[in-house]
Amino acid sequence: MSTHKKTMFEKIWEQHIVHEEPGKPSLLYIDLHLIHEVTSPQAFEGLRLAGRSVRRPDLTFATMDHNVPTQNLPEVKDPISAKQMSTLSANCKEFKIPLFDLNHPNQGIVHVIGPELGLTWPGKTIVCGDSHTSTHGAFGALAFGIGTSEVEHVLATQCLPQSKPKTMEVHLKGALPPGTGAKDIILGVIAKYGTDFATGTVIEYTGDILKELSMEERMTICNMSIEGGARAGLIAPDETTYSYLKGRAHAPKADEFDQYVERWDALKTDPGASYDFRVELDLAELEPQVTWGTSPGMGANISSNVPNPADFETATDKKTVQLALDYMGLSAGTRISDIKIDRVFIGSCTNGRLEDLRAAAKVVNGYSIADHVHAMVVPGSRTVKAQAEEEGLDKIFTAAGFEWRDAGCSMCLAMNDDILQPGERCASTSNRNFEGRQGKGGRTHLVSPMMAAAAAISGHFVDVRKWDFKSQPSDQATAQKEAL
Ligand SMILES: CC(C)[C@H](C(=O)O)[C@@H](O)C(=O)O
Ligand code: SF4
Repeated sequence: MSTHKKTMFEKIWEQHIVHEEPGKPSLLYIDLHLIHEVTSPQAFEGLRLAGRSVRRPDLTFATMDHNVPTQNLPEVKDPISAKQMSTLSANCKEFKIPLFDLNHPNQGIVHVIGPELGLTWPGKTIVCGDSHTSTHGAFGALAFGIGTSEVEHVLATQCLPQSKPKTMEVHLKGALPPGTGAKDIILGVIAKYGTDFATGTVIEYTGDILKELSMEERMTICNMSIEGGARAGLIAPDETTYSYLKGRAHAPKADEFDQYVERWDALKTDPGASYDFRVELDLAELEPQVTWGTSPGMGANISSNVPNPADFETATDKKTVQLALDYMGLSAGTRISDIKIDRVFIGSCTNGRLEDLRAAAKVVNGYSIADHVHAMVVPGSRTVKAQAEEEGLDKIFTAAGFEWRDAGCSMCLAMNDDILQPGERCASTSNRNFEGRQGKGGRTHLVSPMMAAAAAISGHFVDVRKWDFKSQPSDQATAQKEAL
């Protein structure tokens, strides 16, 4: 018997090898293929030209997200957006693929609805023509983004040739300080190690803190693995994973669930198994994070200042930082908490889930947004929207002056009507702050939902560790109960 100790990644990888030849990529079986309107049209066109069908339409699910207008539905003014969505509809109809379109109650961002519908399981291989497919790794699934030609390959064969990536352990040491959360963890990791520290690897996050994190928080972390260069991010499944999944529409049925749990438990990395690389973040030092530059790695603590290019070592770094500050309209030495913002975007596949909206609403409750700020909340899916409305979160946001929108990628990227104007500065819960990402000339600061909410109210970034929370409706109910 082999004594080789295996990581979770190796186990999932081995279970999915369909064919292997020395010196060649392995052919992997794909358990779940998610598609959206942006990266699928050419893939379907390729299938048609080759006269092929979709091998497993039952393992393929489509949604509309990137181009979706988030208000005044069902009207789609932009002709390119309308075309992409009608093309997806026609393709799904022709190839018999289930589609969550603008009329469907389950429509939403692809990485929000997969888990929500119970399609994302531990141990699955999951692909999508979208880099943030890494989100699904929060369940212990090997999930990665693929290109359009690969989308075509998976549609046609349900398999994908892949070279075996190396593994990286990202160890999260200690406990989360008050006022910090999952978004600060991943922004903190990338600020510390850069946007290429994990290039081409599959990350596994480890550390006791993970047990305490909800699935939503785990998804936020895995989502941004790609911003550190990784192909995928993994978190070992546990009771939190299983209870999230149980009972969802596409989860294993109740009578089979325990058998699956046994299999999923066995996927965990063997004690003593080794990774190719390892980095560590000491959470004791973690503060609420705000990015100041034009890459997710240009991040800083809320208590710090905008860096000075002169303090960087190499000429290249000095230049890169100066260019970023020029684009961002920031001067070295400015306190991060003095940076004034014009816009706030709460949403995206990083932070557009119910728990994110709850965290933001808790900050917002009882306040109004600053006069000069234009703020919006865009739920990641229609389900999230409906649940949030059931809890009255929409009322908290609208009473404070936020716009309450329909589900989609929205201002995460400038592919729909929600865009920044040149020079506008935005506190955004999304995952990318590249030049022009939210609109030409727009300036993006990546932050947590709490920070975005607090910035909307204050008009600038603030130390959310000191936020004065007004009492919550639920707190009041508890206080009344306790008084009786
Ligand atoms: C449009 C799509 C291909 C893209 C991605 O792959 O990530 C988008 O979702 C993004 O976040 O930039
Ligand atoms: S929300 Fe943003 S990051 Fe996520 S899939 Fe949409 S565009 Fe990409």
